[in-house]
Amino acid sequence: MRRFLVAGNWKMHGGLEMTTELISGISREVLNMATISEQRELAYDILVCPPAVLLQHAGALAKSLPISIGAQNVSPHTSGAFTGEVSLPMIAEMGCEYVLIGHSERRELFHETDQDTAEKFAACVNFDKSVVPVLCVGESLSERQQGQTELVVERQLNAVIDAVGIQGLDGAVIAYEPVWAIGTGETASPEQAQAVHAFIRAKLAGLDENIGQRTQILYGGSVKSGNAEQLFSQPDIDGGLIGGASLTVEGFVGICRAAQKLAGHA
Ligand SMILES: O=C(CO)COP(=O)(O)O
Repeated sequence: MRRFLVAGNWKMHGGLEMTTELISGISREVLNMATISEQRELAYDILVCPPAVLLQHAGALAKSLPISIGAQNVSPHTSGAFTGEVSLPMIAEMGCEYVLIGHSERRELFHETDQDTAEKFAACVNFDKSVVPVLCVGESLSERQQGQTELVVERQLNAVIDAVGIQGLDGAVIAYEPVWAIGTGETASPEQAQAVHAFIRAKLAGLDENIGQRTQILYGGSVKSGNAEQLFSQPDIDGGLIGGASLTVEGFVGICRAAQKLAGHA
């Protein structure tokens, strides 16, 4: 059975104080709403992805809490003359267990190609410590309007599968984030999201049934406490990658509440 993963992508927001408040506040609230037995181990997973300079602080805070830390981006190189970049060994040392790969803002604003994304993903697969890649895929509004959603998502997946093989996706997380739903307040309907999630799962399962069935596929794009339960109730939606609503304790915990309620039904 797949567990739900509720993941916050803080993007370029926050500072030391906000990091302390969010991580300690989220932990306190989710433990409050868990049953006594779940307080030892929550029935779902929680991840927050702060900006790189806050990872050390976040990693130290979250060490004894039921929250994993992830980076928002990583270099495909281990070390070297790459000014401004941050490597996998560096983020792992800061306590990161996950890293977002190929977020649409990286693709659009920083011109990361499918090939760049595949190289970063491959670096995670080849890294000897465990940092789980969260591969972000999704179509733009015009691509959806032209009926190219599946084509685009499949192209983005294929770039990674070509680089690491289907076995390389074992244990990875996929996040479907339609670009038109990010930060716009416009969410994909549960049915629209489910259709793409089912497509992604079928694509993976066609290459390896077990990997297809166990891969967590998150939905991202204007998820909030008011729509999380409907989205997470869909059979192939295993949680969310949350931007705006992950920046307040109530916003994020409201989404965790949906995972808590539905856990065990994923
Ligand atoms: O890009 C996102 C998460 O990675 C989604 O952002 P919003 O939840 O603000 O739409």
